[in-house]
Amino acid sequence: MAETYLGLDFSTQQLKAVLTNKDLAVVHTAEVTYSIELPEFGTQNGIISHADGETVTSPTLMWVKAFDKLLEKLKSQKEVDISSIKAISGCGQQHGSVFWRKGSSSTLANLDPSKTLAHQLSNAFSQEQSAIWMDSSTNDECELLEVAGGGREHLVKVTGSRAFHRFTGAQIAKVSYKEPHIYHETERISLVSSFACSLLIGKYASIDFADGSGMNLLDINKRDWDHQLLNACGSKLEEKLGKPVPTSSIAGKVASYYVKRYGFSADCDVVTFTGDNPSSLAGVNLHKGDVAVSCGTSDTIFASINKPAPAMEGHVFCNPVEEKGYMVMLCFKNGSLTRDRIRLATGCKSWDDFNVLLDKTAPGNSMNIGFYFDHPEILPHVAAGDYRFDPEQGVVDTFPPEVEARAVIEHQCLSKRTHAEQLGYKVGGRVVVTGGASANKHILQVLADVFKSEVFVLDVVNSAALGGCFRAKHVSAEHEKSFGDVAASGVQMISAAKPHEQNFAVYDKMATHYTILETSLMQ
Ligand SMILES: Nc1ncnc2c1ncn2[C@@H]1O[C@H](COP(=O)(O)OP(=O)(O)O)[C@@H](O)[C@H]1O
Ligand SMILES: O=C(CO)[C@@H](O)[C@H](O)COP(=O)(O)O
Repeated sequence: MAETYLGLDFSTQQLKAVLTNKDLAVVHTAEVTYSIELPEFGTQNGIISHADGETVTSPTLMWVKAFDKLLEKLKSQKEVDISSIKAISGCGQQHGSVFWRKGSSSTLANLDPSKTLAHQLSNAFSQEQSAIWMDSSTNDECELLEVAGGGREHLVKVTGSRAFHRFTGAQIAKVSYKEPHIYHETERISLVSSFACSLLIGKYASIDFADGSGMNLLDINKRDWDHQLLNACGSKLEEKLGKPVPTSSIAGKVASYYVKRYGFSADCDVVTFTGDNPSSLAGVNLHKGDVAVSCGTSDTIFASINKPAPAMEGHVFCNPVEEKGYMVMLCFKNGSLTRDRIRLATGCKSWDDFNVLLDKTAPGNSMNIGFYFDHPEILPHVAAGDYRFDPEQGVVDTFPPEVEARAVIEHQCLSKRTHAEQLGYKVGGRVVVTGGASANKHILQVLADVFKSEVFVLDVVNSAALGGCFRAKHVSAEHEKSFGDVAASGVQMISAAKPHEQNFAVYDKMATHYTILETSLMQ
């Protein structure tokens, strides 16, 4: 009998699914794009940016409705045999929080297969809007966390990160102090990942160590909550969060709702969900020494490490596939949506048009440098806005379209390189690129030249959902093997761009200029 694995990714703009066969080769993909297929929620690209310029949310019920739609799509496909799915795992955008109203555990446990999830869960959330990773409204709460954590440096040592606006501890503290009635009406707080897993098992799923590391609440050395930090964020918070668990654990069997409504096997395992970046690390089967760059709504750069090396700017998370390992990551808020904006602003209807424009200028852009931030940036910590500098480093208001096109791509590549170098990274090793923009060879060539590295991509753009398939198989069927051995059969790495040596000196010089200008912007 056929055996398949399902991976899900509840990301910022879409809910995506990847189905593989037993050898982890992709047999089907599907997605639901929130702003297009669920316009009734009024989001732009899946998010709602509030008038204060800092608060960013997504409607929680939109994710539930997207899941209904995705399951209908899978059921309607002839090549998808839902009963053959042996195990499911997946991930969600990191840091976002879901507040479950008191009594919702019983709604989850008693789902009626004749009705949609959205219909039954319409009243299940004590907050209609989930704060997401793009939010930057928690300055006060970050200060509180750094005090409670014994100072910034100590917080970094314990949780792997200094206090960040988007991290869930600060977001929970904001609700508990500023909207205490909501906090008290809440029986459970999930991350987007554990919320998605809860939908599947019909009960509250635990937060895993890797995604839990993005909360400023987990002691990444002890792999347990830090009680002092929990107490600072809200009363009896541990009761609302539940105990964190290893990422490689089984959360339960799929709930009978899915067996009756969609034909899942009652024996289908659900493996604990994690954050989208940890899941991508699994999906590219990242080897030590390689770095991965994800170009999705956010851009991230991450690598697997053995021991945490605390740093003020980056994040250390528990590794999702190595019990004792860690991963290090940098996150840039203004990724694909900013690239999309500049593409449209330069008059390009498609990415092909944009690439033609990009090719009109030479690497180094004659030392014209731009910085483009639609939202307040995480790294560097700079306010929203576009900032342009001529070769003499004088401020200019505009660039011609062809200079602008290259400037946005070079800005984003230089930012990744210079910030990674500040954490000790040495350019020249293998770079694996994933996410929506990894389909663009012209962008990959700039990255290869800036990083002086050969750039590889997967044959599947959505490595985060694919990581769900790999982890599902590893944990449910082959846990006696190493994760790397199980995942190896599923990863087809393709060389997408080789660095051009003649551009190395140009980008070394540009990196120096870039850092000086960035420092001036931060001041
Ligand atoms: N050929 C391309 N060149 C550059 N960007 C692209 C291309 N194709 C898709 N994208 C970008 O991919 C983004 C979506 O990436 P994705 O990884 O799916 O995001 P997320 O997982 O955060 O929802 C879109 O905003 C779009 O701009
Ligand atoms: O905040 C972070 C990581 O710390 C983001 O990377 C989110 O996890 C969103 O991911 P995408 O939807 O952009 O993939």
